[in-house]
Amino acid sequence: MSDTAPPPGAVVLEAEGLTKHFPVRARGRAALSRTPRVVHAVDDVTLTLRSGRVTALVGESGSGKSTVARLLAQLYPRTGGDIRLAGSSTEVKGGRAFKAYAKRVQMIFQDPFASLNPVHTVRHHLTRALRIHGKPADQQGLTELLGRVQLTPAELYLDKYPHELSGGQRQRVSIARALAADPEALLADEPVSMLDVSIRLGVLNLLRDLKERLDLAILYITHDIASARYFADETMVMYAGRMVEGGDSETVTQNPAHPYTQLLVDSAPNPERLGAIVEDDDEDSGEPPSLIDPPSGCRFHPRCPHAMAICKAKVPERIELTDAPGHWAACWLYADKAALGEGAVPEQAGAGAAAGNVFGATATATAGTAGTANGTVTEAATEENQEAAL
Ligand SMILES: Nc1ncnc2c1ncn2[C@@H]1O[C@H](COP(=O)(O)OP(=O)(O)OP(=O)(O)O)[C@@H](O)[C@H]1O
Repeated sequence: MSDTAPPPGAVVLEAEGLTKHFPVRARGRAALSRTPRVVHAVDDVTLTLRSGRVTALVGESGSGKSTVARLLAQLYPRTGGDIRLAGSSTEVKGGRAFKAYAKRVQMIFQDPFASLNPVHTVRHHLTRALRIHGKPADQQGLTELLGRVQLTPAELYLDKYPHELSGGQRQRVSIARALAADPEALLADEPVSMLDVSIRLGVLNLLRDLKERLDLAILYITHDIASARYFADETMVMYAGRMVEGGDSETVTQNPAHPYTQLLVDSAPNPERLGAIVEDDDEDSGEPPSLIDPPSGCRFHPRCPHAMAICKAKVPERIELTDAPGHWAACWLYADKAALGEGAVPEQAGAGAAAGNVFGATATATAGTAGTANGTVTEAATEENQEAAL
């Protein structure tokens, strides 16, 4: 742990109102339109990463999870909102400022094979990372780094090339390289989804151990809500670029409030089968919406069995639920029904209409794979930017 590491539970990294719209280069008829089209990849996302805690960001493919991680890593410029590192607003665009930021906020990618250079040994990768971050890159430093990710004895691994390692060992080397910076936050974008089912648990356990020993703040991005229950202290759920629910992992996974979270939980594997991560939740018939022209109001309303008139008309605010401290849902079902008036009329049969709010739950209002049809993405993914700082 670095000398300046924040105490356990301290806020390390915060996003407020984080928004990212990717421009779309129009083709055909769409090119004649004067209104520039954008992919609404992330809209009004607020989240907090704390020292010594894992926060899971869960959602199906295309919901914006990776974009959130890349924004937090400052690999993309943001369209709006704020990112605060230890309380200070930060916006870095490369160079020294990016290096200084990357030292404190490191990212681990899904595919360890792609993120390690095949022509270099483990020794080369780790030596370079230690040097960049001003650490002694001697045998002791290398041995200690590999020890942190349980690759021992170090001599067995140091002179190996990535292709000579198993997927799990490669991901451990990527984690070791990230740790060379002594970061305060680790952004792990689906760190186990490309690994063999049998070794996923080992890598998650390693990350949990690191969180505890090094007081790291970890963002854990996953499709698999069952693994979030097992591994994360807090779970946030994203749908079509917006956060829809958050709270402690046990509550969100065992007592999901938002109809989308309920759908995810219903289609998740049995926790006993942890590791068999759901790559696709295609059991429900609905499709995620286009993020070029997302649905009005609540983006989930076209798939929601409880949709009411207001759901189409107005973006739901975060509503604090009283079943557990910190549990909230952005869903009109939990708003005070009297305040909603006509808007609280269910659009489809099956919506509960209990007194109080539609679910009859006690809540207090407080206080936000896209189609790229007709368009081409114009902003390239920049894993290499982070690589450059390693
Ligand atoms: N560089 C880019 N340019 C344009 N659109 C992009 C870009 N990167 C992502 N998108 C779009 O933004 C939306 C969110 O993508 P993102 O990769 O963040 O989702 P995700 O939840 O991480 O999905 P997955 O789990 O498949 O990685 C998608 O519609 C995607 O097509």
